[in-house]
Amino acid sequence: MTLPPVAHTNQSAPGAELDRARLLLAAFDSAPDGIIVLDGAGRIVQINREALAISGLRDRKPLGQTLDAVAPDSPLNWTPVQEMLAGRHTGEVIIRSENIGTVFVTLRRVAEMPGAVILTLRDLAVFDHARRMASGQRDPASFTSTVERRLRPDFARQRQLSPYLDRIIARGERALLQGARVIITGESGVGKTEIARHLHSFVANAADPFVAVNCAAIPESLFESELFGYEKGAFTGASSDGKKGLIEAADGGTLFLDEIGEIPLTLQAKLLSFLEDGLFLRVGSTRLRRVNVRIISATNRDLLEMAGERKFREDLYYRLAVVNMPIKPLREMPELLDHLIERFITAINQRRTVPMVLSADLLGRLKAYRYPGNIRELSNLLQQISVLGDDEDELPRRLGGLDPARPAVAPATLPATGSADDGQTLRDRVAAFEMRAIEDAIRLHGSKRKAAAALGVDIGTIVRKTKKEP
Ligand SMILES: Nc1ncnc2c1ncn2[C@@H]1O[C@H](COP(=O)(O)OP(=O)(O)OP(=O)(O)O)[C@@H](O)[C@H]1O
Repeated sequence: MTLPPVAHTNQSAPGAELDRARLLLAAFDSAPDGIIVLDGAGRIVQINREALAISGLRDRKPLGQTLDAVAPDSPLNWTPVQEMLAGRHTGEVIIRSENIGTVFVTLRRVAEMPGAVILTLRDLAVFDHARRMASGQRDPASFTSTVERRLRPDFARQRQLSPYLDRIIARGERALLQGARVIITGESGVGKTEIARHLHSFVANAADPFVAVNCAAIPESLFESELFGYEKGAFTGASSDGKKGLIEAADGGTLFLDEIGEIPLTLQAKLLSFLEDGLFLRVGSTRLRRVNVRIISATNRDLLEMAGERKFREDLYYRLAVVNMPIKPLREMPELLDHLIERFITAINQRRTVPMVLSADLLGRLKAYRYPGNIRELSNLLQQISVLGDDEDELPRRLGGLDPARPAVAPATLPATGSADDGQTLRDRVAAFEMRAIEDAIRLHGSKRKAAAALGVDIGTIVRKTKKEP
């Protein structure tokens, strides 16, 4: 079947041909691989959505430019591909970048068009995820989209910018290499979960599981069976096949126990016993099982103080906290602000039709703000700005909290509408409003649990929503 030549253009064509061309373009854009077409002069004549995302070149508007011209603006290292192009070779090559990961590139020539080249880009992390799903493997890292994957923090850059962060992360890496357990401490939203993921990928193989457990989100009555699993018929309502717990799901990899301070006292003794010898019992079973799991934990509470109040076992604390990684609040690492703002805006612009550009004034206010909700608050604030539009007079008032002297609780009357051309859906706008209300409640009441009670929702809802990626 021959299809009409396709170009990104609005030129009119007789109905059926145009529909067909549009369909082809839609197919091109929805391909799970990135595709870049170069003409005989080496210029980019087509690039699909996935290739724009993988190459990070969306803002650079690469159409009509050569790969050599745009490569320096891309986070990927294009040198091996440029060398293949220069040598007129075809074949495959792997290229990498710290924050995008590993990309498998194929380079093919088009026989009928001398000099024309088709490059395909495959993000191997995405395919690894698909492979796991296909094999029925649980992938609790809950990686939901390629975009989300690419928004993982650029710790290499952040470590260059902040010697403190560099020192603390290096400490955690050394500890895990030596088999010591680490505990990551710091206020909510400083990035403890992201750091745990980074440590996991530093010491583990790509296929090893990373299981994140939010101890605050599991109801006390279910804690033991969730963590250790259960045998068939162990209790009313239990699945007749029994079930593996999160500890078993993490076998061979990392179990990340987030908000460890929230673990019920009754369970602390069982966890302690597991930490001592790696042995545990499923609920309703008498057969001891063993797993090989690396444990990283995190908290925003002072566990030793809790131990003094008999709310946390001191012996458990010392089992978990062989090495401590205290993460400073964002207001004490202002050197990261420019980088984070730029990165979040790039991420937001990947989803917008009209790119968001901040005025110097608003940027100044964002840099002066103290971020009681840390990196999470910065990310959410930028999304709110994206949703609310670029109304310079309205924004600071609407957002209420940009005055550093007044880390205010914003009014519960955020307007639900933004500018009509900001590319945001109703869902985005409602989500931004909701996130603001939750953050304000956490700030006002001092903990997620109290915020949940004040907002009339269960703690699981608050935990899930504050965990949601941008
Ligand atoms: N270093 C970072 N660079 C970029 N984004 C980050 C960084 N750290 C955290 N984030 C983003 O900020 C948000 C909060 O991060 P994270 O969940 O890791 O914080 P946390 O300290 O574990 O919070 P909590 O104590 O509430 O569990 C997430 O959206 C995350 O992707």
